[in-house]
Amino acid sequence: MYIYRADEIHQIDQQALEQGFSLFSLMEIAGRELFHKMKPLIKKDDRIIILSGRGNNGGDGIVLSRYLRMAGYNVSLVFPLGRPKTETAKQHLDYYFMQDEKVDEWNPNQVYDVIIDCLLGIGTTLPLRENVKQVVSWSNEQDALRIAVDIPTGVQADHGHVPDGEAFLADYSFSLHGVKRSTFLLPSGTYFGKTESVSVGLKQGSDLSIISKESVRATFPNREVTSHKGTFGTSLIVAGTDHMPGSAVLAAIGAIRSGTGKLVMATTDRVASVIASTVPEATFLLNGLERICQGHIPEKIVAAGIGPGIEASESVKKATEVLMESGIPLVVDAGAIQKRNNWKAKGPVILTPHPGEFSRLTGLSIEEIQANRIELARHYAMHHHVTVVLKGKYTVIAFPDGETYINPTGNSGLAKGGSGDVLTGMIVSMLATHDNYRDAVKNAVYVHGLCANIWSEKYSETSMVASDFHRLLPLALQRIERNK
Ligand SMILES: NC(=O)C1=CN([C@@H]2O[C@H](COP(=O)(O)OP(=O)(O)OC[C@H]3O[C@@H](n4cnc5c(N)ncnc54)[C@H](OP(=O)(O)O)[C@@H]3O)[C@@H](O)[C@H]2O)[C@H](O)CC1
Ligand SMILES: [K+]
Repeated sequence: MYIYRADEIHQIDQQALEQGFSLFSLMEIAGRELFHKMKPLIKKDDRIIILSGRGNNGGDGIVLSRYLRMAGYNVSLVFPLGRPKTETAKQHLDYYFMQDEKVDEWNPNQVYDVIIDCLLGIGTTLPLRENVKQVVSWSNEQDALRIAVDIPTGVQADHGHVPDGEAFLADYSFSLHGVKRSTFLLPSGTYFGKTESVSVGLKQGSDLSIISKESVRATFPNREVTSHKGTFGTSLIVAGTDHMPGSAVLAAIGAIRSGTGKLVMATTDRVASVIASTVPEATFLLNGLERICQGHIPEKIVAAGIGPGIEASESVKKATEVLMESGIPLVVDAGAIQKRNNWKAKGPVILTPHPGEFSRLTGLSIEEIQANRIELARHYAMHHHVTVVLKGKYTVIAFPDGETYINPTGNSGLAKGGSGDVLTGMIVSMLATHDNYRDAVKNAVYVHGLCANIWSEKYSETSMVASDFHRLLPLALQRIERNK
């Protein structure tokens, strides 16, 4: 599924117009499709109000109102900001009247069961003007089902800012042609409710898309009957200090359960004995950090990771450089994510910051990052020729050429110390087993979130801990591989 910017929608509309479509017909299709999408959510005797603005978002509301009224729904179409001012919306209002349909006066004292927001769409500039704010806050105070058309009024298509938190708080949003970036940004994303896209019959395609289960299945490596431990490569993870052994254990769990043939943990003596009791399959490079700084990389390593459970230091920086120089695909996490002018490497480098770490890398505030995380991750990836996995709700994966994905899986069960360590292990392991590093990164992130979704089918998200991945990964991977 593709994700769009406002200018892409305008371009797509423009192309359609050049091919003989009219805006009138696009709005007609939009209104009719919205009607079909909304039918399962509303009942004939619900008191429904459509709040129509003066632009084409309001025009969609006029068409939707016609379809609902023709089908016998109890609908009031109102224009609390004044009558339409775009040509297409005016034409649709004329046609609406020709069908003997009526509009109502805006009366905030009236009570409704369903409020449909067609006030502003992708033509919004923020902040909202006072007259819109009043209607939005009235809507949010009502005990009604709230449905937004295209985007909730008060958010923009491309950015996550919501000045003063004043936006229509939708239970459902139906986005025309495709979902917009702000659905996945913060705080805007919290206003959309359940979001679905509504096709208006135009061609799909964008440089930003959502990872699909089908794509993960299609790119997941087959395990042939003739395969042996060498087939799936040896992974190396530099992790853990005596006072943070747990992170190294969790990275080892993530790696060993995700397919790698062999796993070498570069760590301290003490951490090695802790890992060995939970992941007996692991082998060790003792005094790992120092030995890698000295250029000692064990043989046959096909994928590496550095960072879980270690703090930023000169030797971590040095070890990261040695690994980057080796040409082995490298995941750089936690303590190894340090600000540097270049990430020049001979192989792919994958950075896995959470917003706090990305803030330290870029010097931007966490708020700024959350409101624009897609473009910021993409910009960093392109500028530094690295892959950025910006973690959080809707993890963003940006590749060095600008190709960018949003991960749809996961829930608050992942918002726990240690789940990032597991992810690092998983990415390393999948790098070892996949031919294409991009597929490895996308698949690891998707499966990591899927584990949390599987957990929440039976248990509370509150109770999930990172060590649960030990038993969740087999279930998640079975769902991916089952149809192979
Ligand atoms: N292919 C498609 O997806 C189609 C989508 N359609 C719908 O069209 C809208 C976009 O329509 P547009 O007319 O460009 O814009 P809007 O309806 O969002 O808004 C324009 C009006 O909003 C006023 N405005 C903007 N910002 C503010 C603000 N902060 N406070 C108050 N009012 C604001 C603006 O007024 P100005 O006086 O500032 O110009 C406009 O009146 C899209 O979202 C879809 O719903 C089409 O139906 C067809 C194809
Ligand atoms: K809207």
